[in-house]
Amino acid sequence: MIGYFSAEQIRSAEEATGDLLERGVLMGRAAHAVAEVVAAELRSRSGGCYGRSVGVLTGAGDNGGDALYAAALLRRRGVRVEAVLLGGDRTHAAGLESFRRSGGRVVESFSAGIDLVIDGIVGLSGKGSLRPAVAALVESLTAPIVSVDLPSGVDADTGQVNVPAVRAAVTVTFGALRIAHVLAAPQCGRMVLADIGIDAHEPTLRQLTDAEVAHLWPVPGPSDDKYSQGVVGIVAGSARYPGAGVLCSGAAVAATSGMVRYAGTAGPQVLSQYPEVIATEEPEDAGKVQAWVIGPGAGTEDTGVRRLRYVLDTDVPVLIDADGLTLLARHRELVVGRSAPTLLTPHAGEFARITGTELGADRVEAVRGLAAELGVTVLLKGRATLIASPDGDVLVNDAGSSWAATAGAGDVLSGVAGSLLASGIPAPLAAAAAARVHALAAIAASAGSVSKTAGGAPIGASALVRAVSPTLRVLLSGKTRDDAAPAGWEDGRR
Ligand SMILES: NC(=O)C1=CN([C@@H]2O[C@H](COP(=O)(O)OP(=O)(O)OC[C@H]3O[C@@H](n4cnc5c(N)ncnc54)[C@H](O)[C@@H]3O)[C@@H](O)[C@H]2O)[C@@H](O)CC1
Ligand SMILES: Nc1ncnc2c1ncn2[C@@H]1O[C@H](COP(=O)(O)OP(=O)(O)O)[C@@H](O)[C@H]1O
Ligand SMILES: [K+]
Repeated sequence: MIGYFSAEQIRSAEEATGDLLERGVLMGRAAHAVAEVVAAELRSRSGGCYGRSVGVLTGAGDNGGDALYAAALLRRRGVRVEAVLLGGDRTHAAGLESFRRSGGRVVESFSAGIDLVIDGIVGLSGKGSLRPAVAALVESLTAPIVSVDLPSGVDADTGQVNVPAVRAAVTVTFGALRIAHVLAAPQCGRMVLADIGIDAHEPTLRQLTDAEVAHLWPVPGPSDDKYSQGVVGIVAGSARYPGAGVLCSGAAVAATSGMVRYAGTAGPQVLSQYPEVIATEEPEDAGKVQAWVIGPGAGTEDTGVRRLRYVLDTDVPVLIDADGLTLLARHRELVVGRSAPTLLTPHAGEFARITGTELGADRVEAVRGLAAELGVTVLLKGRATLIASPDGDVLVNDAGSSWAATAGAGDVLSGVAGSLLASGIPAPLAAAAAARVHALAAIAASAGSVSKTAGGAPIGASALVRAVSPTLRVLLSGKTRDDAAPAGWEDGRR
């Protein structure tokens, strides 16, 4: 698991070191880490440190202190350093003294030809938009930026990116990752986590590693057959939107072995692409399943409500997406009190439809609130997907690219997650593992190869379905018996 912590949790962990915090030892370690990263960036971008010039932006707090001490260390390596003190007289006094003693210059604005900028404007205590004068300066920067702790202008706890905010090439943080590092990952650039000797426990958000996803992904054993691995039923697609049924069923076929049943009016289209699917028109006639997916392109008329009521009356896990969520917004009572797991997979618009209010800046609190209120697992889609359990636990996945922002990609996610639910994986883990594989498949489909991690071209959702199997082949090739299972998963399996 990768953990992400709130500002308060980080501050408590720093305070727990007592003496180290008070004596400035932590700040010294932080500054050292920043200097190392900046030196490495200078070497890789311009071939060395001597004679290169670095500009430092400091605010009124310790974030600026880190930056000034780091600049003093760089000065000793022959780097020319100059600082713009945006915090005025509230600039970190000891950091400034060290900077001046090393030969650093305080300036009104940076000289031309700066090689790199260190952003020490605000860190953990940054609130709201950057002050106008600071904002104008940030907007004018053209050199690559190394942010100290967080890109200034990004909220540590919600990941909200105030405009303008610093867009860092690299962010160096200390001791443990902050929530913003995953929720605003594109703003942070490459992340460096430096050890400064603090310990944070019980993260607010957790992300599964690829090894953990591989470990929990179901693969058939010697005594398995098509039924024993779980059969997923898909209620998706309609005469108007047959494609949603095709994409969702195709993703379910690719994600696990076993069997996929389809119920709806797009049966012929589904079968023409996936003859292994067993199709009927009504879920009542589909036969036994171990989980249902209902909603993608399924329509919002009365038959839809009847079908939703039918699947929610069963005692198997149910994933509700798209049109199913629109219906649920009118009939919230349908999910309350279910004993089997229910997983909702809204995008921001569907989320607002269910809750009756627009999603605000704090997506974590919002998703946690809805999960607790309805007693269900909620997966909120986006570049960073959040998954909240009714007990308040929240998992996250940063997609690592935005290639999945394409029509029909959500239908693919539902199919993958539904097949994992059918195999008996608890809803939060099924959702998180599906989100991870969906994101990796989008990168692979866009790059045209699972072995490439950069570059790429736009994709459609069909390409995403085709990439599921090659992505799993690579992911599962690293699967070993020794991979650590995510906490609670072994016990949670039905
Ligand atoms: N406490 C510790 O032990 C350590 C703290 N460290 C550094 O200390 C930082 C936190 O320092 P502080 O708590 O002093 O706070 P910051 O340096 O994050 O912010 C300081 C001040 O910036 C101003 N500010 C807030 N929002 C602003 C905005 N939108 N525009 C302009 N100015 C704004 C406020 O006056 C605020 O008090 C961390 O991010 C990290 O870089 C590191 O030195 C590691 C050790
Ligand atoms: N900017 C983004 N970056 C990465 N993934 C994204 C982004 N926007 C959306 N996605 C993902 O793409 C999928 C889109 O789903 P959805 O909005 O339901 O689309 P549709 O209804 O067309 O299938 C989700 O899995 C979501 O997490
Ligand atoms: K910063």
